[in-house]
Amino acid sequence: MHIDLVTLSLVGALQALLLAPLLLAATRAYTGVARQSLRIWGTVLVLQALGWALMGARDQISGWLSIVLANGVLMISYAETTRALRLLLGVPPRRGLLAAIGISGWLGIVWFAQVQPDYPMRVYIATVSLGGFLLLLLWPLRHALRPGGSTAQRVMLLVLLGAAAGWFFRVCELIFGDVPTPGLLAATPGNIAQMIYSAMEPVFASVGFLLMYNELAQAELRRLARTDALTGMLNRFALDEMAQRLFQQTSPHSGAVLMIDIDHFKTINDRFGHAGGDRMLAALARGISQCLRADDVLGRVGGEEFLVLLPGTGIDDALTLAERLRTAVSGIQVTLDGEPQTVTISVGVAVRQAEDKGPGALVRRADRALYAAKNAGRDQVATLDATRPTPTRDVAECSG
Ligand SMILES: Nc1nc2c(ncn2[C@@H]2O[C@H](COP(=O)(O)OP(=O)(O)OP(=O)(O)O)[C@@H](O)[C@H]2O)c(=O)[nH]1
Repeated sequence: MHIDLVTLSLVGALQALLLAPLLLAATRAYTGVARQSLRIWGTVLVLQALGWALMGARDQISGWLSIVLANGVLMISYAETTRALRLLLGVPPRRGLLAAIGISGWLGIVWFAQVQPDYPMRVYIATVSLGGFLLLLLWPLRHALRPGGSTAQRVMLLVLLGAAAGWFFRVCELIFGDVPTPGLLAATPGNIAQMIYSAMEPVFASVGFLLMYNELAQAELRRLARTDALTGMLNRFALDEMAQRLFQQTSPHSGAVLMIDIDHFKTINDRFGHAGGDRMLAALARGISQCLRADDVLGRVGGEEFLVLLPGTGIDDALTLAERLRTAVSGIQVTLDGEPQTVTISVGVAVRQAEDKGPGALVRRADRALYAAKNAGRDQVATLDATRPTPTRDVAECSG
């Protein structure tokens, strides 16, 4: 079978050239880092098209164009691919290091093209530079190999390892092959394998990019679906999920919930408008969270009501924490229309009982206790559960 490497390189170049505008148009609506990263990738495709077209025309054009310019363009494209992927992975792009690898590799290639012509040396130098870029990608991508790691990142890892294998094969051929210096366009197995892979790589890598973007977008959507937009805390949906999980995972003999409601919040809204009320709500959420341990869970169940899940906590410690929250909240001042304002809260406390079938029973008792606190005059803590000595948890001090 005769494989024409010039045609192969031109097909690869054409493919990359056509893919670039399609990809950029299809991802126009993307935002943030994903947009920046895909824009760089679009440019990379154009650079690769140019680089491979110049390489493919080696027998028709001067060495300056087909070696010096082509390798310069390809080095920029490899450095930019690394930058785009590192951006998408959320790690620092290391532009200085990328530039150092690219420029030193290119200067080496120019030296062994123009000053002391040596084709194998050029391949070795290009391989070392690519190895540098590859390490900067493989290191952050190593997390994908863990159980449950990102599928999109694994796809990208395969694409990169495929490129590395192509270069490795070519270097081995140069070192151990029969033909002393086969040249770029000689149809040797190493050259053919690498050229076929290079022609297909724009498509594989673009799919990898889009899959990675898709995973990021889905994670962001999941986060938004679980977050209360005003306070940044968990919303009701996420709280229900967490309560269910904690109920199943923790001991049936400990665990408490606090239902917190701001007293007379309507008066804040009436005096300062909804925007003023919103600022107060956000400040209180921050204040409450500063009194909690890392494994306590705070969320807004709606309106001016918050729920706190306290794993591994008994009734006495839950009451102590509730009291601490009540005192902390009454000390939070929010300036509305130039006047410092404070509010108070009522807190209903419930602790897990052996007969509770699910977290709902616990939350309903906390809710009833909250109404008891409201009926008893507000600005207080109440519980319907019998207090009993429990192992003392380390109730966090408020840090704000
Ligand atoms: N600013 C703001 N206000 C909200 C939000 N959700 C609910 N509210 C307001 O919270 C107030 C709740 O009023 P009520 O249920 O009468 O309770 P309250 O005035 O706090 O009185 P008590 O709970 O009985 O002490 C209403 O004015 C709602 O409009 C919100 O997201 N932002």
